Amino acid sequence: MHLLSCEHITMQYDGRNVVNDISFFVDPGDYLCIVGENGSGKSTLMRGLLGLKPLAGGNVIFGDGLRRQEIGYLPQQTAVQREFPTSVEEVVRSGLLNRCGMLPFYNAAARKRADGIMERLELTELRRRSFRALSGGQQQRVLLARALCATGKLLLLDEPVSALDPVATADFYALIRKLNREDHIAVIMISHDIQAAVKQANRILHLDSTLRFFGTTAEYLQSDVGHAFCEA
Ligand SMILES: Nc1ncnc2c1ncn2[C@@H]1O[C@H](COP(=O)(O)OP(=O)(O)OP(=O)(O)O)[C@@H](O)[C@H]1O
Repeated sequence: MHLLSCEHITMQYDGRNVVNDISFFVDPGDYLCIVGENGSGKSTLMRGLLGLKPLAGGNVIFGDGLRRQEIGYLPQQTAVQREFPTSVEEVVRSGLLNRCGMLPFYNAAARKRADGIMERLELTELRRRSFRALSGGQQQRVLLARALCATGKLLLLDEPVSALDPVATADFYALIRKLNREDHIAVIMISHDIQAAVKQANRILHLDSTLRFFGTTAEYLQSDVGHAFCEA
């Protein structure tokens, strides 16, 4: 069974279809990049998968024991988020909230989980530092740790490297690949960097409000749409 299947998803703003009849799936261990021009519906589709925006049609089906609240999500960063006046540790632990329900504190097991994730992402030494004093690359690593608190199965990343310099970008991609290959966490990443997408991902979804392509990266590189987009 697929980890996630989307069947004929349609989504609208003001009665206008901005995501139109999209079907695809993600298997355990997959690394799927969603590509397409500006305004092609990538972020809207991701919000639909997360249940943050209702679907106008179609279904999202979870398999392999995955529940929607166990998806780790790293949204596009905003200037306001970069100014969080709190410690690294608190930002990471805030990712535990879905697991702890409405409890106003984190239990010992949850705190241990967050500590393990900070260690894995080499954030332990930074844990008492102020989030807003970190570099852009460090901040993204903290927000990734926060997203990982929710999941051991599926990460959704919306343009995670858009504000990073080339070195921080390469480090971030290496970290995602490690989590995907070593920890077997499936990844869905929206990317504007098509060259990186075809290097990192094993599947590609190309949107233009409708589905232009869904398949393996090798098939995409052989396809007309893949050829045209990679050479543009
Ligand atoms: N809150 C909103 N209200 C109305 N229209 C919206 C809203 N958000 C997005 N749209 C429209 O929906 C369409 C898809 O937008 P979306 O942000 O999903 O595209 P995208 O592929 O993620 O774009 P980008 O690559 O620029 O981030 C666009 O035409 C956009 O203008």
